[in-house]
Formats: sequence, structure tokens, C-alpha cells
Amino acid sequence: TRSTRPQRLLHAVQKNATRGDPRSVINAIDQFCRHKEWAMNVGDEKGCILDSVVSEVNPSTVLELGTYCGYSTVRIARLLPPGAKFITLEFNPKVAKIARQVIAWAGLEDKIQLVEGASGDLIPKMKEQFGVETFDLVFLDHWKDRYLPDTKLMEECGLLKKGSILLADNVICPGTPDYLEYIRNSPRYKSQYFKSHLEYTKVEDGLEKSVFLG
Ligand SMILES: CCNc1ncnc2c1ncn2[C@@H]1O[C@H](/C=C/CNC(=O)c2cc(-c3ccc(F)cc3)cc(O)c2O)[C@@H](O)[C@H]1O
Ligand SMILES: [Mg+2]
Repeated sequence: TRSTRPQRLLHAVQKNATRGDPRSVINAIDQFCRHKEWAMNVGDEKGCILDSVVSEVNPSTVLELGTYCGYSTVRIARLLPPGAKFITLEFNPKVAKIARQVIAWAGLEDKIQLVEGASGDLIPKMKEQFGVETFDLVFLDHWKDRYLPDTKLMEECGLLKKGSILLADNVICPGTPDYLEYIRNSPRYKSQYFKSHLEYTKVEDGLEKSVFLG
């Protein structure tokens, strides 16, 4: 049977990237998606904005919603200080299996805890099961209609503290209208839009960075 897109992406990494070199894994995926087969990674243009936010926040605790093939996971993990706690959630076991191999190829498996399951089920367990108090940074990149409910759930579970940063991909394309409306009008957040483009295309997209005010 025909391979899946995540499998073909993994093979491109194993063929073109150097083991233990995160930058080469990132480049191999970007080359593959730009020249061979598009895939829904945050990509290199928005990826640079992600890098700058991660470097600025210098987080001790990070949560990523929607690992997919692990592209943004590798981008984030390579910039984290030693001892940082990085949890990424992926509910498709087949995709999680690919992401683990991409992360391993980059040599970053010790910095990343990939947990298989749905964010709605796992967020309420963060404190008891994963020993997390609050997250300094959350990267939202899963189903777009889940950004808002999961943000409210993180608030309810006390996982955000004053200064916590939410960074949301795809707020224009495919778009997350209910999330944007909430986060931009809530007195509990200060938001900033970073205009960019949909990965590997000229279509407008962007990242919304929101600071939780407590
Ligand atoms: C049920 C919600 N909770 C979840 N918990 C854990 N993992 C989840 C969850 N949802 C989805 N996932 C996983 O995250 C990934 C899904 C990401 C969804 N992303 C998109 O739809 C997306 C889509 C596009 C896009 C843009 C333009 C197009 F024409 C076509 C596609 C671009 C992007 O950058 C995207 O992020 C999958 O691996 C899925 O298994
Ligand atoms: Mg995305």
C-alpha cells in the first residue's frame, strides 16, 4: 500500500539530514515540502518568528499542541536551555511514531516528552501526571477549532501564570476566528499579530502571540 505523507517526510529526513544535527533536519523538511510535497509544518518563514519568540521567552516549561511530524518540536527544542521541560501532545499514534523518529534523528529525544493523546484529555492531567505547575510558553498548532476550548481549559486548570505566552499558528489560514475574537478582546491577554505566509506558499497567514496578564 502507498506510504503516507509523514512517512515520506521521515524518509526525506533520513536521506538528507545528518543525525544529531537539528538544523539539517529542519532544512531537509523545508526542502522536501517546498520542492517535493507540501506538508502542514509551520515552515521556515513562520519558523523564524517562532524561533525569535522562543529565544526571547527562554522558557523553562513549554507545551506544544499538535506535534504532527515534529518539525516545530525540533525548532523549539533546539533553542531550549538545559533542564527545560518540553511536552508535546499528538493524538494520532501513526503520526506520533513518525515524529519520534524525526526527533530522534535530530538527537533531541532527551529534551522532548511526546505524549500520545488528545489535548482535551491530557491538559487536566498536566499537574498530577507530568509534574508541571504552569507553562511559560504554549505553541498551538493542532485542529483550529480546538484552540479556543483548549485555551479556556488551560486557564481553568491553572496552567497559565502572569507572563505566560501563547503562540498560535494559522490564525489567518486556515484561520481560528473564534480564538482570535476571544484572545484579542479578553482583558486577560495582550495580543500581537505577526504577519507572515502560509508555509511554503505566498498565501497570507500569521502567528498570534498573546501574553496572559493573570
Ligand atoms: C482533538 C484536539 N486535540 C488534539 N490533541 C493532540 N493532537 C491533536 C489534536 N488535534 C489535532 N492533533 C494533531 O495535530 C495535527 C493537526 C494539525 C492541524 N493543522 C492544520 O490543520 C493545519 C492546516 C494547514 C493548511 C492550510 C491551508 C490549506 F489549504 C491546507 C492546510 C496549515 C497548518 O499550518 C496547519 O497547522 C495532527 O498531527 C493531529 O493528529
Ligand atoms: Mg500550523
